[in-house]
Amino acid sequence: MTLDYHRPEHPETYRAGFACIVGRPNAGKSTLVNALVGTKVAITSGRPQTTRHTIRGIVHREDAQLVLVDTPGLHRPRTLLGTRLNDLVLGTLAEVDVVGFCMPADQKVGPGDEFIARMLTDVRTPVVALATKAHTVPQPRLVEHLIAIEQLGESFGGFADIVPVSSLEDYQVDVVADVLCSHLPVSPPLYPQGELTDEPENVMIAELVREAALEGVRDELPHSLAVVVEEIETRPRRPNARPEDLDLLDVHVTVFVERDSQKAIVIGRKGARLREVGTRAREGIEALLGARVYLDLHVKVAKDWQRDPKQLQRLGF
Ligand SMILES: Nc1nc2c(ncn2[C@@H]2O[C@H](COP(=O)(O)OP(=O)(O)OP(=O)(O)O)[C@@H](O)[C@H]2O)c(=O)[nH]1
Repeated sequence: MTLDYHRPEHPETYRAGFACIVGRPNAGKSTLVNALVGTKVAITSGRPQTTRHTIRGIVHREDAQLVLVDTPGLHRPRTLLGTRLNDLVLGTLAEVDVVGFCMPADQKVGPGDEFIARMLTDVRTPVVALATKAHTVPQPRLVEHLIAIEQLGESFGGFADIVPVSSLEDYQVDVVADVLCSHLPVSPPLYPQGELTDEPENVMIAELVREAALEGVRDELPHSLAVVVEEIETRPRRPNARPEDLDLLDVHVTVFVERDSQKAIVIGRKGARLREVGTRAREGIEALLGARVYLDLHVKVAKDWQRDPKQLQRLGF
């Protein structure tokens, strides 16, 4: 982290700090982070709990720098993995300057939201309620939703603000940024300009592979998949390579599943599915690294990894 106290171009009122975006699974958190940052840093999907890692995106403005921490879907702990995720989330919530709490307009405010609201009262960070996916419902339903959010806030000490937003339809994303920034402390920028994420490349690569591997089979393996990037090697350049030729990288990745049956699903008939997964993930990885990539994918069974602390540690949780 760069602390830069001496740059005169930042006004004295410049604010900088951290915001955490929370909400139950599928609430639109990753999509909002992407819209705020303006580039694809977090991985989105139509299915719950694909964001396992805390991913930061940084919003650079004339008057403020907002460092966004995207959290995994908050949920009641069911497995050891769930417990760890919630610990991670609570620790993060206590450290940030403001929390954005997403409640999607296409779903009723319910027990899942109450659970999160209760957790938030423990950490004393200002909470901005965000009525996400606002443009996916008719106006009367949105109004009903905003009232339900207000009532939820009243029973848990009140929200600092309530903002309707539609990330994909680009409605009020800038207002969300304004409101979140208004809760940041006066501070010089925390990161150099232009930096979008400090997520290590291998975590982003793992997420790209995970997203590709889950494509179309999320019902069969929603939580049973973990991805580890084992090694990234640069192949020596050929002597006759032109300067504009891209480097070629060997990226070795292991996909862990819990059972043999799941391994068969990921690999597919005669390896056909795994080849598709590889092709899809490789395109994203090449775009991310700006190099040509040879992706070496392996699938291994790590039995009951969600419940085994040693396996969890090995898989980076
Ligand atoms: N039309 C519309 N769809 C949205 C909007 N925001 C999110 N979605 C969709 O809702 C689904 C879930 O969005 P995500 O951003 O992945 O949700 P999340 O809260 O990060 O989900 P988890 O990673 O499971 O916690 C995706 O299919 C998004 O495309 C929005 O503003 N408008």
